[in-house]
Amino acid sequence: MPDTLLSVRDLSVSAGDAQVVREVSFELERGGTLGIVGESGSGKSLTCRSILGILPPGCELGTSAAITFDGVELHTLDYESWLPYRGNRISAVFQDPGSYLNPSIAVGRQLTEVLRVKSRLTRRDARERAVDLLTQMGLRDPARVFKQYPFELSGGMLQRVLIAIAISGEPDLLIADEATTALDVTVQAEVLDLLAELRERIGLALVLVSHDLAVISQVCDNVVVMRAGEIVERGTTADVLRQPRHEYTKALIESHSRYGIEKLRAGEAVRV
Ligand SMILES: Nc1ncnc2c1ncn2[C@@H]1O[C@H](COP(=O)(O)OP(=O)(O)OP(=O)(O)O)[C@@H](O)[C@H]1O
Repeated sequence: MPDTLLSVRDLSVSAGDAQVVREVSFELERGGTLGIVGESGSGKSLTCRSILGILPPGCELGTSAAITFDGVELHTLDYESWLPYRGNRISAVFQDPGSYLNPSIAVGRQLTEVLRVKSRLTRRDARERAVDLLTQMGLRDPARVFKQYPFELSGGMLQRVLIAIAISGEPDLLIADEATTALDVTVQAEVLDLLAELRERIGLALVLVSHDLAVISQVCDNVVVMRAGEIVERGTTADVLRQPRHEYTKALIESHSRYGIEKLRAGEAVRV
């Protein structure tokens, strides 16, 4: 029997009079990978934000929505009760990593502070663990990166620091929402490799959101395709790529043809 970590049932979100997410349902096994793909405005981010309990003001969860994480019905929790989950057992990284870091504090100190709060480590142990985490993120010269300020790091390095912060509390689930979109293609592929490796090594389950099927195909075993707030297609990534049923999915795949569709179907990184 599959060991379900996350179950999303009948998730709807309204923004004023508009239903912007409609009856979205999916499950994710412990250590599994799910891609959410769809064009801009299709409801991917609001789906993720619902799981994290951080819908923007003006947006509301539908009354029949049920989000269950490791047996706990998150949608029934109040703000305080959600805290042990968000940022701890369920963590997230978004686009534009720079905006999530304090520009005037060295990144190592920011990571150390998170570790002290989340893992209750002493300053010295937190520092050691921070350097260790930066090493695990594949950052060369981690001791130097530790002392650097956000403006001194490239986008790819910043995203690695953000991933280090996101996994510092040893979450079961990491949600990466367009986390590699702003990076150039080579760096994007490296960060995706890092996420895939973390999944293998620490058994992290991943929800990876992208408008780009090539990104999803590099990391995710399963995929849901969203359009205008709804899931229009789902399945294993290999099946959906080989035999898309919905016209929209076909069009998405078609748009990749110029980047080498066979590579995409084989689940290889598309590096152009
Ligand atoms: N705070 C908000 N208030 C009102 N409407 C919103 C709000 N946030 C999102 N929406 C609307 O909800 C719909 C889904 O938005 P969402 O951000 O989930 O899409 P997305 O698929 O993640 O797109 P993108 O890839 O551009 O981030 C869009 O039509 C958007 O305009």
